[in-house]
Amino acid sequence: MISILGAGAFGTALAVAFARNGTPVSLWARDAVAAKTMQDTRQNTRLPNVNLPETVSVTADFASAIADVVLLAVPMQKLRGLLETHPELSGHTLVACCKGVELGTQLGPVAVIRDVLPDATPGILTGPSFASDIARGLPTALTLAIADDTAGKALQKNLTSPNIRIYRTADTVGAELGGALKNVIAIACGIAIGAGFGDSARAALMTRGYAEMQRMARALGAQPETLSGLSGFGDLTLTCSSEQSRNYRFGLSLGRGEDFDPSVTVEGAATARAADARAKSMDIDMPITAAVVAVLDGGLQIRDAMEMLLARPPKEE
Ligand SMILES: NC(=O)C1=CN([C@@H]2O[C@H](COP(=O)(O)OP(=O)(O)OC[C@H]3O[C@@H](n4cnc5c(N)ncnc54)[C@H](O)[C@@H]3O)[C@@H](O)[C@H]2O)C=CC1
Ligand SMILES: O=C(CO)COP(=O)(O)O
Repeated sequence: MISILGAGAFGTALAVAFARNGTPVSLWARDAVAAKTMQDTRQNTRLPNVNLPETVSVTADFASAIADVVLLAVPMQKLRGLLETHPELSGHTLVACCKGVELGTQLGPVAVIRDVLPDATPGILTGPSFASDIARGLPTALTLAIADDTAGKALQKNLTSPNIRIYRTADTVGAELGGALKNVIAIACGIAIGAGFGDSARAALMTRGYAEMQRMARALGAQPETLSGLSGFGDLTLTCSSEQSRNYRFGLSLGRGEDFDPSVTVEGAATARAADARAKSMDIDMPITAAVVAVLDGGLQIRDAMEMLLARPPKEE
């Protein structure tokens, strides 16, 4: 059995995919009413038009939901709280499925797991994949990053299904950074398109955003090839170019001067602030991330942000 903690769009999509593969899945929702509704209706409003296979059991009873392998599908800023509330997760293989950098500590999900539960075996499942694509059984390739080789190989086999191909790496730092930082660049790209700057501007932001991601990854000891893989370049490409992405759509709304539903999970907003603070403390040049933070905090108009990026001193590429 696989347990998935967090019954949002992504946790539910993964549950559907693994159950289809023949693996029984226990999907834990913190809210008992929501869990019962999902269990009865076999649907989740966060993932419309998808039916839960019978082998997915939805529960709010934490103890009964826990298996040896636990996937953590809660938003990044909620991860520490979840782990601290459940020290019984210590000793398990804990695979983060969230993308982001924690405010305050500036740690990624694997580092947060290590920090709170040092006796767990931590990993991260990341890469280009929209929940609805996974749930519909469309072809997807993901990165599983886990330092423990034996656990990694077993898990890679366990989680692979006919439509989900999983690549493995031991570079957890690179994998968690790629997945986190691409959301910040996706917000920047959404802003650019929403403000009418055009596709060429978006391509420039994606490329120079990727350069920022690589700079931070290098400074934190990640392997460059991880950033050029699915968890970095792959997810950057997807998220910056599809309106299925909530981060990109949030940016679009900002660029158009429209409101955005605050209940929608937009990981890149908090991550931009955390990454910007880390970059400044380590003297890493990340001008697009800094511009996103300045726009989010209202200190910089979008047009001024673009002018500022264009007016930076000339450089070699
Ligand atoms: N939706 C997608 O296409 C993908 C999402 N992800 C990542 O998955 C993570 C979760 O995103 P989604 O499921 O899409 O968001 P969502 O907004 O659909 O669901 C989040 C779920 O987490 C639950 N939750 C919040 N705080 C909690 C807590 N303290 N304890 C237990 N449950 C809690 C909420 O009740 C909600 O069900 C994010 O980090 C996101 O970047 C990754 C790949 C694809
Ligand atoms: O991470 C994702 C795709 O890989 C989902 O992106 P959003 O959180 O922006 O919707």
